Amino acid sequence: MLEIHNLHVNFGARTVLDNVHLHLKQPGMCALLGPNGAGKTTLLRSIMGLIPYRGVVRAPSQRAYVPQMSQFQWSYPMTCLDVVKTGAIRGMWRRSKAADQAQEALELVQMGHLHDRSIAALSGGQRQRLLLARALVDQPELLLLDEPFNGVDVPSQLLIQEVISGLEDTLVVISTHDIPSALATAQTMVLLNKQVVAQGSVQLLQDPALWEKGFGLSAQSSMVRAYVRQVEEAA
Ligand SMILES: Nc1ncnc2c1ncn2[C@@H]1O[C@H](COP(=O)(O)OP(=O)(O)OP(=O)(O)O)[C@@H](O)[C@H]1O
Repeated sequence: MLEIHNLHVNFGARTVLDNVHLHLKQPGMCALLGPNGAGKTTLLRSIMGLIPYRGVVRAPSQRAYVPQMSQFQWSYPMTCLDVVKTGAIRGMWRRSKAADQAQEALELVQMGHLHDRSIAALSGGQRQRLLLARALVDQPELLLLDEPFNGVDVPSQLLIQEVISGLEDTLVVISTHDIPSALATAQTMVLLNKQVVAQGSVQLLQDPALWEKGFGLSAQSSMVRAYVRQVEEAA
């Protein structure tokens, strides 16, 4: 479903992604983990074709990207329904169809009653759910989420986890620093630090040496021990 070979991204003289290889063959949840500046957002934006890269990216044409909440322009004078309709590319040829699809997507994230609410008036959790609805309106085969749990309260986090876990035919790639949410949603873990440091099941994260390699954290540190304990409890 998603195949990446020899992917390189440079910003000026700086190499941000260096020979990334990744192959995700079937629908399911994949968590993309890595320290600040590891290139997670850059990888997602490369897959969407939003930035220039060298290498090969094979991804379904029906794909959607949810940017970090802070990257969206919340001061636009738009309603929730307007924003979600902008995701209904396939329904654009019939306006009424786009509106119906958008309303359904809003209901999926429990925001159907807020369809005519100005987006400037939404809370953080509602904003993240709105961006998810906009991405889901066209039923993508590949859904890329950039830090969807950031700045979101626990009920909204759980709702987002529930909605994406219900997408049976979709490959969902979630960039996150939120280890408990990653453990709760994803079956596949990818550790990125300019390159794919490791890829595997949740149990992968039980190896303290990987935290050292992937995050630059000492395997002996209390933080790594706490992470490993969380993974063991979830496994
Ligand atoms: N448009 C750009 N121009 C120049 N440098 C950039 C650009 N976008 C990203 N970078 C740099 O590329 C590196 C990787 O950034 P990226 O946002 O992909 O990392 P990340 O893993 O998503 O980080 P975080 O977890 O902090 O969000 C960073 O050092 C960042 O400063």
